[in-house]
Amino acid sequence: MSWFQWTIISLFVCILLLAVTIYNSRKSGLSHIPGPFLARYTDAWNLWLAWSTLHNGTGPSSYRKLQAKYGSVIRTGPNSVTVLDPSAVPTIYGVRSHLAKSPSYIPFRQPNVTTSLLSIPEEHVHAKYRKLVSNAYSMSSIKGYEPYVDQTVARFVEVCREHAERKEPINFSVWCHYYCFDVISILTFGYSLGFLEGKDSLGLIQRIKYFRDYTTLVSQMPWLHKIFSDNFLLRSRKRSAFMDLVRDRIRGRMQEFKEEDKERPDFLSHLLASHFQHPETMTEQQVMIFASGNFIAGGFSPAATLNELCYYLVTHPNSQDRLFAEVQQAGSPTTFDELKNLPYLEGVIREAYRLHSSTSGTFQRVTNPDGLVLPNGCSLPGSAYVGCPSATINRDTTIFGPDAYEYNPERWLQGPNENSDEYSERRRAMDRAELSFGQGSRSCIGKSVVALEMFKVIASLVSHFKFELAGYPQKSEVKAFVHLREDVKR
Ligand code: HEM
Repeated sequence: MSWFQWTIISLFVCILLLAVTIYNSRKSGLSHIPGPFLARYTDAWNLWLAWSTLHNGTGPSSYRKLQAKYGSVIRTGPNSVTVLDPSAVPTIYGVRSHLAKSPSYIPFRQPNVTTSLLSIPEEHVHAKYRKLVSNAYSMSSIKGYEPYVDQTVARFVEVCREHAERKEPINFSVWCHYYCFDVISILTFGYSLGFLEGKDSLGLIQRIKYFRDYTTLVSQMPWLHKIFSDNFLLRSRKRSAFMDLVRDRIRGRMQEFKEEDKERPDFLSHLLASHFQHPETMTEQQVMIFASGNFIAGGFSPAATLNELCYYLVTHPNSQDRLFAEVQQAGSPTTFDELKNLPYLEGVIREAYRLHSSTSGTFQRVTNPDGLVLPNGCSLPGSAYVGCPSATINRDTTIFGPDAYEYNPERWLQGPNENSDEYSERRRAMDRAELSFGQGSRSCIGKSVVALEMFKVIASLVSHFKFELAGYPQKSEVKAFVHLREDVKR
């Protein structure tokens, strides 16, 4: 072909692409929503925002700049709307909204899998699967998990004691990950994978961090998942050592499973009980999806949150002291039921949930065919993608106060000039808006598990030790000297 013919073909392709882009932008019926010019035509704009948030943590500040320019309802993609108004949280995520999840969840799926709890789009299909596993996350099951968590906390305390004796700073960022991954391995499979022995022999933490970065980016353009992961060529790759371990563990436990084991407190025993009751829905493959999903979801987010919580404690010695005093005054309680009632401890943990950055997604949903009217009166057509960026909502000053960007556990307590009605009203507003665990029927099913592991470990660490910052404080690399509390008192 001559260069002239090539030029004509290239021009034709460019015009066609332009026409499709303009058509898609108009078809969505979102022209009345203000937003950046490029975002009207391409999701690449959102991809750029996700990339800069991942690398510089700029999500909330970027959204605030957009809000100042365009208001609280912003068009951030050809078919996407981002809402920065906390009063829209119940409208979008409330149990009565019944909005399906958008394709942005597709990259969270393993190739060929459509039934992982987090990414099932339709509400009714999700409800069916969630019911099958909800027993494993119920409060009575949580009680059964407590001895496993105690055992893991004791080992973490031992690690801190060794550091104190050697006068060597502890790298919390590493050991918090080891603690949380040991908790989730023992809760899921009934045995620890030995993280608190100081190693991650399967390289799981690094792999899961990679997976977090991958999903953060690819969920902005979910069709990329077909190119990078879920395609014929890549599907035939050898299964990972972790998936082999999960499969072997499940097969071994299936063979030895007996009715009387039903009460044995780990996730796998609950999943297997469900498998034997509903073999047609809870297949062996499904058990594997839930067990591995539980490990991935239940390891990384708590670890990142605990890491950040340690950062706040290490950089706020007064907060450490106040926590120590509260635990001491309460007679150094050890059970979860007792610890849950310590208000300052709860405040410290709620601040870490609110400010942590492990899940800073937009939790996108799809509007129903008859559309959606937002609290500010803005009307969205059917099939539009809509969501609230959790990290930005969690720092909203109208809900969380003028210091919403700061660590302040007192915000969760009754203020000195506040009566109990005012306090309840303020707490309710924070609870309704906070998006750390999502909201409504798709909210985090493992929330009570996280509470169990956080309350226990923080109460134990502050009762035994005082932590002093070593070096320059960074959230991703928290290093601290450990002093035994008896030494501190002397
Ligand atoms: C601090 C720790 C954690 C945070 C911040 C967190 C956050 C979240 C969020 C934001 C969602 C999804 C909300 C949405 O898509 O709208 C979610 C879902 C989920 N989380 Fe967590 N999570 C944490 C710990 C855990 C743990 C420990 C487990 C397991 C033991 C777990 C298991 C799950 C599962 C299975 C789902 C999917 C639930 C469903 O769609 O029904 N998470 N989590």
